[in-house]
Amino acid sequence: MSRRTLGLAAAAIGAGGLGYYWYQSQAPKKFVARPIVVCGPSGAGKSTLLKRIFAEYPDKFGFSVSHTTRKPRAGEVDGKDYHFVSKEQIVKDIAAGLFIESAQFSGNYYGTSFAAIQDVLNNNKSPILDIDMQGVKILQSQLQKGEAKLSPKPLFVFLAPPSVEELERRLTGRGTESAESLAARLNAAKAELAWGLGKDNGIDKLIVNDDVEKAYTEMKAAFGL
Ligand SMILES: Nc1ncnc2c1ncn2[C@@H]1O[C@H](COP(=O)(O)OP(=O)(O)OP(=O)(O)O)[C@@H](O)[C@H]1O
Repeated sequence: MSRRTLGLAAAAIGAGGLGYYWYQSQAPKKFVARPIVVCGPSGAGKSTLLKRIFAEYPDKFGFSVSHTTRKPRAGEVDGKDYHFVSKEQIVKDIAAGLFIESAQFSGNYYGTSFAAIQDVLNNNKSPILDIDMQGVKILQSQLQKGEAKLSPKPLFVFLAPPSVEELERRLTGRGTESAESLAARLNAAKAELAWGLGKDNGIDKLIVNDDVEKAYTEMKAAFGL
């Protein structure tokens, strides 16, 4: 091979390498379905951002179907709107550790089972879990002890407002809270924020929602989009 041909070959290999590098950096990241926990104080913007995610990527994300002991309302379908179960059944299943979270409201039980989350994963979608700080702590401790029936391991995202003052402005602006509820939410928010912004809380990604577009872009990147 002449020196000129060698030079051309080296240039071609170099260009090929560059091309490969360009392809790698341009190629979309591979989306892998996994549970995603989104937490953060009330008013941080969880619903706002998650609504956008679901609207833009309906085939990649899903909510799990909750269980309830309340009676179905007209038009509600068992297994679609809720898994309608008896009180005896849910109490037994909660005790057996089959639920990631559960709560009682006005005499009825509500909860999210690990199986319901698995159903979403089986459809190759990432289940998104919007749970509070207490729920996150319980889940993390279950995961550590190997008790949580959740695989792959969830991604934990904490959404923070830029400040408590701004959070108060947004909650007031949302117009959904009474003075009492606002005070309770702000009180809880301060504790949640201290935890979310602190160290060793098991949070994989902290997103500060000062600007919706910026926060949305960061959320998409964290979700592998
Ligand atoms: N970056 C932002 N800048 C200004 N306002 C925002 C921003 N993000 C959200 N908001 C507004 O703040 C209010 C609270 O947001 P949102 O309801 O999404 O919070 P949330 O975290 O889902 O609260 P909750 O846990 O109580 O359901 C809404 O009125 C929303 O429009």
